[in-house]
Amino acid sequence: MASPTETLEFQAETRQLLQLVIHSIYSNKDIFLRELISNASDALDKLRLESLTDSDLAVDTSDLHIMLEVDREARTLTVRDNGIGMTRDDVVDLIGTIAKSGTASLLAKIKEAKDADVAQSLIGQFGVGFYSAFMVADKVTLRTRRAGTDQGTAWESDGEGTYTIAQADGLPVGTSVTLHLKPADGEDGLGDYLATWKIRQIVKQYSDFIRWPIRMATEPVGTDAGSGAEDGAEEGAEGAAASAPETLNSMKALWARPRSEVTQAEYNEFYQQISHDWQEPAETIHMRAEGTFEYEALLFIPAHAPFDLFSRDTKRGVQLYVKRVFIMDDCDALMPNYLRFVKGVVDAHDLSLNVSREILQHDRQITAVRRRLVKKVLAALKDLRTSNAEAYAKLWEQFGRVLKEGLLEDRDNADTLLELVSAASTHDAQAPTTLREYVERMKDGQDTIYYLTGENRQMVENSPHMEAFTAKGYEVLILTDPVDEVWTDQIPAFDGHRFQSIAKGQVDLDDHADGDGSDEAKAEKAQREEDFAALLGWLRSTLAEHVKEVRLSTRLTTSAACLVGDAHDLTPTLEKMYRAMGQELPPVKRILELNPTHPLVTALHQAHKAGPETPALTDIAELVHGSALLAEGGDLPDPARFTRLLTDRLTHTL
Ligand SMILES: Nc1ncnc2c1ncn2[C@@H]1O[C@H](COP(=O)(O)OP(=O)(O)OP(=O)(O)O)[C@@H](O)[C@H]1O
Repeated sequence: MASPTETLEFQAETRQLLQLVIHSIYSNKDIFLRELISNASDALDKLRLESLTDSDLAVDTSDLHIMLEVDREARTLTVRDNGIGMTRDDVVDLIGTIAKSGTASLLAKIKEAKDADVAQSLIGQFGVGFYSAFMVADKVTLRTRRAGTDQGTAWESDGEGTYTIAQADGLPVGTSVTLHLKPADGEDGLGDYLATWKIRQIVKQYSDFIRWPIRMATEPVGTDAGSGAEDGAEEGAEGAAASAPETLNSMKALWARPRSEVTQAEYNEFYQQISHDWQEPAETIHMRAEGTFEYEALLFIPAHAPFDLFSRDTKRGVQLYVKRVFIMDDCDALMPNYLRFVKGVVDAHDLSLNVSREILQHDRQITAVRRRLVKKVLAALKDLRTSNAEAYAKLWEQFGRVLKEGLLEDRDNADTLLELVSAASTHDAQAPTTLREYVERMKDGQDTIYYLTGENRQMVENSPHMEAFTAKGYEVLILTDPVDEVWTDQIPAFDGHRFQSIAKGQVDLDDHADGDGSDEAKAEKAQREEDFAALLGWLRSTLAEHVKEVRLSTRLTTSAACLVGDAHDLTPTLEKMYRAMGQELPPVKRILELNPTHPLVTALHQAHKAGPETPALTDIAELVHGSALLAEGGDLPDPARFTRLLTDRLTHTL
């Protein structure tokens, strides 16, 4: 005989939580279905486990599944599972109370939080689970029977202060949760949860990888007019004959399967589904971590960069799941910005379903996961470089620029990233080099890695700074990505070898063992300095507006002059970049270096000796400076003036 219906009060904290839920902490109400499906999935897991461990439990586990049922007339949506179920006491304990410690103080904090985002992230710390049903329903009925018992229980509440509980006969093992839906209200984020397309969409988005089938009796093909449509046109004709239930989720939690059981074709298909890429990934990384914080990760390195890789709001490609339940896209806590092109899934086992981005950012375990994932991705890239140089070169072409951002962002992995760097070099016009290869080719006595930055290869190769290096056979890296300007400025060395821009500081190739570093050469040099002292002094004052120093050069063989910076000066490109970003900078003056053996310089030297006051000399000084600027691809401060001076000079020579 059925016992009478009892009306019980919710525990005080539960009541408060329900109020918060009903008065909407979540702007996204769709997640209620995710929560209920997740509970159902847990219940199926539990039943299967129990049937395996308890041979006395007489239940049929041959068709464990979740069923979604819609009754349009009654405006109800039911989530039914044939899982473990609950006893009456379970229902009172689990549904009527919140057993989690610290609930009261957390609730107080949530109420104090003025900001909805803060409230949402706080509540994410324990999750609303079942109660989220009250976001979309004004009444919820739960019917359940625990496996191994005969007695069913019916529970019902409108989410206010009380609930009713009664014995219910004839229930199957498992649980059904029936939501008496509030009217759809787009403004309040309430979707039409009676519409097949809407349910299908939510399941696809949040629960596709639940490993139990999620079924729904959908209309026969052709009558589901609203299928997939955002505007949610109502489904087919009233009373259309229901077809066999359709399984809405793909159930392919590939990441949860052992690597040995998954084919590359399956990985590729999965990659394409999550990335919307039509090509195959370049690399697949599948890992599982056991121990205190368990998770599975399935990551992919795409073969091609997305078009928006450098746009300001490119999203990161890693999704977070908690026990097969989709939690969020673009999980920035799991992947650093410079690996934003990596796609995939991380399924963590011990997180709340309502974990927020904020919480993830500060979670020590998540930080540890991220560190490990980064190491895995970098290791995969390194392996590829050793195993397939050609494929690696292609990948570097796509993602090299972004990976180099890592040199600035992720100092912990700077050494590994430097190992990955691939750069054009004067050694081979066709093939890029690694830093390791560069170092192996260094001349005896050379301890620095020479490089030159610039806008493009041709400009860098033809720059006057290259002359002595080319003449003396020193290899120079040709760095033409904007980010190169920055990282070379901040990363001091690779494997103990300093990076040295050949456009900066004093370059004294003669000091190297194979150079001409004899005493004789030194004496000759000192003599030359003395000879030119007067000219250099005069040029310093004449060009004071443009340069901070004028000196003799050891880097030039064919050009008359070039401009260089001090070791810590900004390069002209970097200066331009900072200005473009709106930064105010004092003008960066550079150093003019003259080639003492060039006929123009020797002639100027003679002319200055003969008549230091000759007015034409000033024009020539300006032209020498302007030509040096042009030769490195720089911008003349006053092109019209330069052209006029040049035209005058040319006229005089004819
Ligand atoms: N469909 C169900 N079948 C069996 N037990 C259920 C079902 N739904 C809920 N329960 C029980 O009720 C408990 C409370 O559910 P609720 O969704 O509020 O929180 P949770 O699932 O434990 O936590 P969270 O949702 O944050 O992961 C569950 O732990 C489970 O024991």
